[in-house]
Amino acid sequence: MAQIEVTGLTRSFGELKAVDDVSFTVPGGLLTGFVGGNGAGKTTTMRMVMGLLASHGGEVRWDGQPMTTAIRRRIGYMPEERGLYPKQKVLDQLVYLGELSGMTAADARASVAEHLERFGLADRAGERVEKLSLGNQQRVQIVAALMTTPDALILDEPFSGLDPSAVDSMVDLLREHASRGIPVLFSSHQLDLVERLCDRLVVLAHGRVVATGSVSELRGAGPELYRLTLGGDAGWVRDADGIHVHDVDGSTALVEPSDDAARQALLRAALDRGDVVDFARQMPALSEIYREVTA
Ligand SMILES: Nc1ncnc2c1ncn2[C@@H]1O[C@H](COP(=O)(O)OP(=O)(O)OP(=O)(O)O)[C@@H](O)[C@H]1O
Repeated sequence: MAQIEVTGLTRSFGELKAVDDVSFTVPGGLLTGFVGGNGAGKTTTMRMVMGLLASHGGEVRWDGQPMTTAIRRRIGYMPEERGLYPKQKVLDQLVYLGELSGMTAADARASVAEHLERFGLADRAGERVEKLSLGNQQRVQIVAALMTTPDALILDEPFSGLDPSAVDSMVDLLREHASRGIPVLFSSHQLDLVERLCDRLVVLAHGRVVATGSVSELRGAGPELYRLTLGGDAGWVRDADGIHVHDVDGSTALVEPSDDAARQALLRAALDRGDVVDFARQMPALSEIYREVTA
């Protein structure tokens, strides 16, 4: 399966290093989420991957070979600045964009019709783009990126401005494309969506990659925390051997055992004392990890 490899990509604007030695891979067949706060460098990185902005260092490779214009033409790209012609009709515009990407008019029409249907826009095909709501214009832009059955997808904030049902259609579409084996990279601020949707994450902060991995890898990378809930007061756990206590609140304690033996001993001690309501591994939410790595 083809993949996109970004190695040491760097770009400055004056004194500002907007993208600083950024390396990551977008493997085929998986959805890779590109996450980071405002100004982290996501758009700048995506623009360099697409060859729309010159880099000041590093390289972009496709399947081990330097990325070429011909390959880039086969990538479905959705820019942050939405580039539709407001006066043109939705169908005409999409067919035109499809033809620009090398589709025949007939293929473009068929693909556009199918995609508009899926986004619930079939009845708007004859309207001028400017007459559509911003969310619907966004959907049209997404169709433009997807309609050519691209070899890869690079989407800058594809979910922004979409209502929940459009988000679901979009998620299904992205999954379908990834299951064809193509690399899919999308940026998003919406961590709940990213957590639900992506197979892999690349987290950017201040122009640098601060974390990469699957959601479960990232969630499991921190200390092993357990939540112990008892029938009575949990204050005694503070004196347990090999247990670092993060928090005690009435009958509940959040603890970090030093090893398996300490964890087992804690549970035995709790059972000896009486009622154990619950004892379970506590995984941090993606939002907590995100706050930590981007702080
Ligand atoms: N053409 C430019 N000229 C000067 N500075 C720029 C330019 N493009 C981006 N920057 C700066 O580079 C930094 C990274 O911007 P970029 O748009 O890549 O971030 P982002 O992660 O996409 O942010 P957002 O989520 O807000 O879109 C920001 O500080 C931005 O102001």
